[in-house]
Order: sequence, then C-alpha cells, then structure tokens
Amino acid sequence: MPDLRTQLVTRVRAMLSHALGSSRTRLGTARAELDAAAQRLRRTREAAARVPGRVGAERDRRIADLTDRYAAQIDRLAGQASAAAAREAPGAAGTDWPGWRPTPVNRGEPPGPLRIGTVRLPDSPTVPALVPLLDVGHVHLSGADRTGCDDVVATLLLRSLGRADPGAVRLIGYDPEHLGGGLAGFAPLSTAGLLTFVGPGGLARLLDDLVDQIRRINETVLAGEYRSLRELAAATGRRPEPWRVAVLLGGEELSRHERGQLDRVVRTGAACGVHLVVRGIELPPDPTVCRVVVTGAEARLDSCPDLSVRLDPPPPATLVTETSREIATRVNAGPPPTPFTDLLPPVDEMWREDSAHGLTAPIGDGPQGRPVLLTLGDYPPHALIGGPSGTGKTNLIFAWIGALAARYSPAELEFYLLDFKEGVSFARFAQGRRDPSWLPHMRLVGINVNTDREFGLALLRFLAEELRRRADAAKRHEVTKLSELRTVDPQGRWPRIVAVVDEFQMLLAGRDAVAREAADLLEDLARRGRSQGIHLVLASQDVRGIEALWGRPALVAQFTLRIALPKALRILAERNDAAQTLPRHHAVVNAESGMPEGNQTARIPAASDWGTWSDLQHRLWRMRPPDAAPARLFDGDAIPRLDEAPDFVALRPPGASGRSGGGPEQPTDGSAERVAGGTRGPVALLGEIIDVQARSAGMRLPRAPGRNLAVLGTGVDEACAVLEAAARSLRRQHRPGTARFSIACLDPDADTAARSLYDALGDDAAWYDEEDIAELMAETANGLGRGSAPGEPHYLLLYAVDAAAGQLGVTVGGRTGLEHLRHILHNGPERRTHTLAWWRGVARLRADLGGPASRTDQIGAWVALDVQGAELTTALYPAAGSGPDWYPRPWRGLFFDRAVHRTGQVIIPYGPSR
Ligand SMILES: Nc1ncnc2c1ncn2[C@@H]1O[C@H](COP(=O)(O)OP(=O)(O)OP(=O)(O)O)[C@@H](O)[C@H]1O
Repeated sequence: MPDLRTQLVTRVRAMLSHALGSSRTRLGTARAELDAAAQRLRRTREAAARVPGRVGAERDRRIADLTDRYAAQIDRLAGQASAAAAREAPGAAGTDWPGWRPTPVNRGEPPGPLRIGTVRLPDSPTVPALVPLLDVGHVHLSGADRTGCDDVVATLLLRSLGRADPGAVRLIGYDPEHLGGGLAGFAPLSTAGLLTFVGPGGLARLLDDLVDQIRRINETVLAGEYRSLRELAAATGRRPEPWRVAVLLGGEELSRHERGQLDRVVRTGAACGVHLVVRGIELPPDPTVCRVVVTGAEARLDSCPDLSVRLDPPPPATLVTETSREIATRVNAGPPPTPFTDLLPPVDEMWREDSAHGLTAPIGDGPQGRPVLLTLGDYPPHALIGGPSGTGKTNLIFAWIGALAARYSPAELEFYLLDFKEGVSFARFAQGRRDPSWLPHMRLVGINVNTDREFGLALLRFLAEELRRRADAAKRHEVTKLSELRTVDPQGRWPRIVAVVDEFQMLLAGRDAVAREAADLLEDLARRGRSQGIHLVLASQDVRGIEALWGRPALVAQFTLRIALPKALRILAERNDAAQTLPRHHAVVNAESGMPEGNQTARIPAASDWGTWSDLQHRLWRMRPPDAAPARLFDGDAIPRLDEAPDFVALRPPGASGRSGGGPEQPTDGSAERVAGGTRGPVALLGEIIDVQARSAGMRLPRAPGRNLAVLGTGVDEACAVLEAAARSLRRQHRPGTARFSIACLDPDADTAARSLYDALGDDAAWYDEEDIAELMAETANGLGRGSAPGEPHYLLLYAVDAAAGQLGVTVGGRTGLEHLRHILHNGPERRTHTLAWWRGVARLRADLGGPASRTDQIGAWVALDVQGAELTTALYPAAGSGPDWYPRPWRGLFFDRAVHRTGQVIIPYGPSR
C-alpha cells in the first residue's frame, strides 16, 4: 500500500514537476515574446518618430525637381519663341533701333509681322511681341496714353516702310486733332507722293477712295485668279500694287456712310494690301483686327491678353526722317527696272515656241504687273520704235531680242541687225575676241555703218532676195503664207526673219540713189514681207527718220506696231500724246497704228548691260545646234584683210585642184575657180564689197580691149592697198614664172608699200622708177607688136603714174613715153598685158590719155577715191549724165567696171598685209 502511495506520490510529483517545467518554459517563451514585442514596439515607435522628416524631405525634393523642370521648359519655350519671332520678323521688322536699317523683302516673299515690344518672363529670355499688319490685317490702338499709342504707330509705320521696296508702302494720314503732327517725321515721303494727308472732314473721301482701290484691285488685278495680292505675289514673284496704309488718328463720331465704308475696308482691305492703323475710332469686330491696349510703357494684345508687353521705345526722330527722305529720293529717281529675267521663260521651256503663226514675247510689265506682249506676225507685221537719244531704244531692242531668242529656236527665228549709230553694243551678238559666244539666231550684225548706207541697202537687197525665194516656194506649193508653206513643206527651213535697223533714218537720208532704192526696197519688204515671215523693226531717235517714212503712206501703213519711248514724237497717232508723260524706262506699246485706244504702257527691264545679257547669250549659245555658224559681223570701222577674204583664199592657178585649207565653203561669187585660166581671164580683187557676205570686188582681165584699171585720187594708202590686192590676187592665179609683174613707183610716199608688194611677188616682179619708166613703156609697147601669140601675162602696176609726165614726155624710139603708155592701154589687154595704174586725179588721167577730148574706153574699170562724183563724167561713167552719187570718205572707194556694172559699187580696200 505504501508502495502504491509512494508510487502515486512519485507519479504526482513527476506530473507536477513536468507541469512546472512546462509552465516555466511557457513563461520563458511568454517573456521572450513580451521582450520581442516590447522591442518591436520601441522600434516601431522609433521608426514612427522618424517618418515625418523623411516624407517632407521627399516632398521638398520633388517640388524642387518640378520647379527646375518648369523653369527649364519656360526657358526653352521662350528661346524657341524668341527664335521664331526673329525668323518671322527679321531685319527691319524686328531689330532694335540702334543699327536699324531698311531690309526690303525679296520678290514674292511676305513682309511678315512687326515688332512693337517684348514680352518679359522672369529669368527667361525676352520674347518679341509681334503685330501682323501688311498683307494680314489692321491694328487698333486704344488706351488713355495718346503719346504711347502714337509711338506704337511710328514703330509700325517705320518697320513697314523698312520691310518693303521704296515706294511699295504708301501712307495716308488722317489726323484731324493734330493736323498731321502725329506723322510729322514721315513728311519727306510726301515729296514722292508716298504720304498724303487728308484734312479734317476728309475721312469720308479717304474711305471712299480706299473702297474704290479695293474694288479696282479685285476687279482688274486679282481678276478672280488670285484671292489676295499676297497669293499673287507668292505665285508670280510680282507685286503690282503698293501696300496702302491709312493711319486714322481720332476725330469726330463717324457718320453712317463712313462707318459702312470703314467696315468694308476692314473686311476686304487686307487681301488687296489696304490696311488701317487706327486710334480713337472704333473698328468693328473682325479676325483681321489686332487690338493693342496701351498703358504707359506697357501694352496688352488681344491675341494673348494675359501677357504684358513692354513697348519698344519709339524710333528716333532722325531715323524716321532720314529713312523717309531716303525712300523719297529713291522713288523720285524712278522705279527700279524689273529684272530682265522676268521676260524669259523657265530654262526648261526655252526654245519650245512655234513661229508658224507669229512671234510673241513680253517686253515688260504693265501697270497691273501683267506682262505686256509684243507680237509680230500677219498682224501686226512690222514695228516702229521711236524716242529721243538716251530714252532706251537700244535697251528695248535687247530686251525684245532676248525675250524672243529665249522662246524660239534658231530654226524658228533669225535676226538681222543693223546699227547706224556709232557704238558697238550690237557687236556682242556676234563672236568676239574676248567672248567666243554668239547669239545662235543672229545671222548678221552691222555696226558702225553710219557712213556706209550701202550696207543697209545690201541688207535690204538680201532680204528682198529671201522674200522672192519664199514667195517662189509658196507659189510652187500653191500656198500664200508662211504658216501654210511650213505645213506643206515640213522639212523646209522657214524661220521667221526679224530685221532690226537702229537709226534707220540714216538709210533714207539724202535724195540720192541709195535712199531711193532703200525706200523702194523697204516698201516692198514691208508690203510683201508680212505674209512671208519677214518682219522689219525700225528704230529712230529722230523725227526726220519718221518723216522720211511719212512721205510714203503705203510704207508707213504697214508698220502697225508702234513703240514709243518717253517724249517720242510722231511715233503714235497725231492726237495720241501718251508718250509725253511716260516715266523713265517705260514705253507705250500700241499695235493699232498708234491710235489712242491701242495704248499699253510697259515698264521695260534693263537688258543691255553686259552681265545681264551675256548670261542669256551663253546659255543659248550652249544650246546651239552643232552646225550653227556665228553671225557675220560687219564693222564699218574695221579694215578687212585680203588673206582672210574667202574669194582670195579660193584663188589658185589653172589646173590646180582642191581648195586651200581653211577657206570658206564656197567662193561667194563663183569668181575664183571659174576664172583662173578660164576664158574669162584671171580676176584682180580690189577690195571688199559692202554686202552681207563679205565678198570681194573683182575685175576680170580677159584678153579683151579696155581691161585696164585706173585708181583715181590722192589717197596714197588706199591706192596702194587697191593695187596690192589686185597684184597679189593675180599672182595667186599664176604658177611661179608664168606671169610678169612690172612695178613702177613715182610717189615717194608710196615707196614703202610698192616695195613691199615687189618683195611679196618674188622673182616674177621687176622694179622701175622715174629713171627707167620710159624704158619700161617703150619695151612693153614694142613687145606688143611682136608675133601674133599673146605671150605670157604681163601686169603693169604703176604708182602715181601721172608724176612721170616729164619722163614720159621724152621721145624714145620715135615715140614719147606717153604714146607708148597709150599704145599699151589700147593694145595690151588683148595680148595679156594689163595696166593697173594709179593717177592722182581725173584730170591727170585725162591728160595722160591725150587731153579732155580723148577717148577713155581703154580704161575699162576704175576705182575712185577722194574724187567727187561730178568729176567722173560721162566719159568714165556712162550710166548717168552727171556722174555717180559718190561722196568721198576715208578708206572707201567707188568701183566701176563698164563690162559688168550699171552703177558704181562702194568697196573697202583691204588693209596692208601683216
Ligand atoms: N529699261 C531700262 N532700265 C534701266 N536702264 C535703262 C533702261 N533703258 C535704258 N537704260 C539705260 O539708259 C541708257 C540709255 O539707253 P539706250 O542706249 O538704250 O538709249 P537709246 O535710246 O538707244 O539712246 P541712243 O539713241 O542715244 O543710243 C543706257 O545706259 C541704258 O543702260
């Protein structure tokens, strides 16, 4: 039992101890948990105590970050706005007054808005405050500060003037309270009509006028084609109308009519370049109105009412007056010419036009900025250009030729040009030493032809021949007009021909044969050229030229296209005095024979200065067809050279074949090759004919009586030149050793020239002087009698033979030297002995031939130098009773060959060989 109890006790103890142990453990755990919780609590408390500081710091950091980003963005936007404003309102539209100067916009570019002040943002660049005006709208100023408003007006006006070409902005001032005082600085503009003041009570008239302008511009300038002048300018690069800025500075309450007109201007003005800058008058609400409220030096714009604008200071008074004065001076000096390039088609459209029905090209701008066209065709066929010296005829011809040449290819159009006044400006159309280019359409250029009317005649004859050729072709093809001929003969080359004669009255001056023939040819060409595509353009500064035509109504009637330059007289019809009031560099173009209703005014661009012209010429020259040849240049001041004469180059001895290298394509009168050794005898070339082909005047020396030449006059150089050309050309037609040249010189002044010829002729030449000339005569005369065979050709070249009268008076072998000479002249040519001799006067020739009553038929041909026509009487010049129309002039001769000529032919002696 005790055991049981003991056991029980033991078990209870064990149980209690176990329970105690586990209680202790749980207690320990609980305590540990308590500690941990207490620690967590403490840590949490500590952490909680730290939270507000950190969050605040984070918030502050974020706020600072946002502030920085905001500032940077504002800065960037302000910078961008500033740059955009500088782009929008560059130069005069936006720069500060110090250093300000006008910077007109380029053609077609919009003028853009104008700066009146700046918008200032804290810590950021300032941004220009811009106000649109020209081409965009109107500006309305308000605010108690009248001076501040007037300063803004001055700023807007000066900047507008600076953005436009001089004269392109016109101001109309209405300032009834201060009678223009607000615009006083701009007063110099009124001297050029660029500023007009309207007095008190004139507002209605001013507004009526603006409304009229708007209506006119809409009807005639925009004409439904463009919505605004701005659009027109962008499309065409032209601005035919100025901007009109009406500055209205206060006044009475507007009447109903005025209000209505003002509303119209506000609504419709901007498209037509009519603008208002207004203070003290209400403007109706309209999107084109920019409203500026001025308070002291600040302003607010209705476009961004939240931003305050710091206004620029007003422009310095001296800047306003100086600029206005300068603009007025420039405008008073005349409008700058429109550029020549305006007359040209785009490069890729050059040479695209067809001339079958006519030639049309612009010559300048009309008052509305539209091109004024000139047409040559069946109607009008020919043109007359007139204007006093210096008014721009030559320039107009350049402009017209350029505009045509850029449109029509050389296959469609050819030019022939003749300038009777001194000067060489037309020479540039031909190939020159300095500039190898030429105008591919140009076939002939005659310059310095003022004394050589024969050249004009030659041109007219050439054109008459071309007219005949065309008329024949038309007849063959049974058509009547060029356009029809071109249709039926598409392979043929039938360009229209435009022949321009500047100072053409020179051609018709005098009452001689040249003038008569020229007038006849002109009349024929004018009448029949129309249908064959040959057009005449005659220019004259001189009323006499026109009057020369006036005597021939049939001729004048054909010139239906009239172009009158400022102050031109009698080019237009009698009651049409439009040319009298023309500004500089303008022309009245009239295709109605000068009747007033046909008037069109054109502003002519500058086309004649070297740079302007040569750009076009070089371009067209590079486009020329591969076979294009340069134009023939006839320069009346130039002395031709024998070695370069095509007819000389083509000469060769009989039997020689082929042509010498570098020669022309064909001997121009067929002389050389057919002549050499042929039955017609060799040819002595004497000088260049004044014609369109640079041919040589030649005298044939067949075995026939009278084939001798007399050179008459005292001109030593000219006489030597004629004899030298004759001898050298003859020499070229004989093989060495087959012809003799005997040179006798009796004038010491001619000695050098004669000796140089002697050297050039080499072994075939013999030299004589006063000592042995009698011997030469005797020998030659005696030689003619021997045998019947003609013997080898012998040419006697006698210089100043009249000076040998003494020596030839001596008797040798039963006859005097003069008798021998007469015998040679008489009998020589049939035996191939030809005398080419220079007598220093007609009387001396007659004396050597046997006196005034002697026969002269042994002188078959002569060249007269400084000998009056009247001296060349019937004996020498059987064609006319009183001798030829010949007035001596330097380095010219009149050549007459009885065998071939009806009238004398003017020649230019060849210059001394180099
Ligand atoms: N439309 C123009 N624009 C600018 N300058 C021009 C214009 N027309 C002519 N000129 C200039 O005026 C001057 C005279 O012109 P031009 O030689 O054409 O006159 P002209 O009537 O032919 O005179 P003249 O009969 O004396 O030769 C030249 O210097 C020329 O460059």
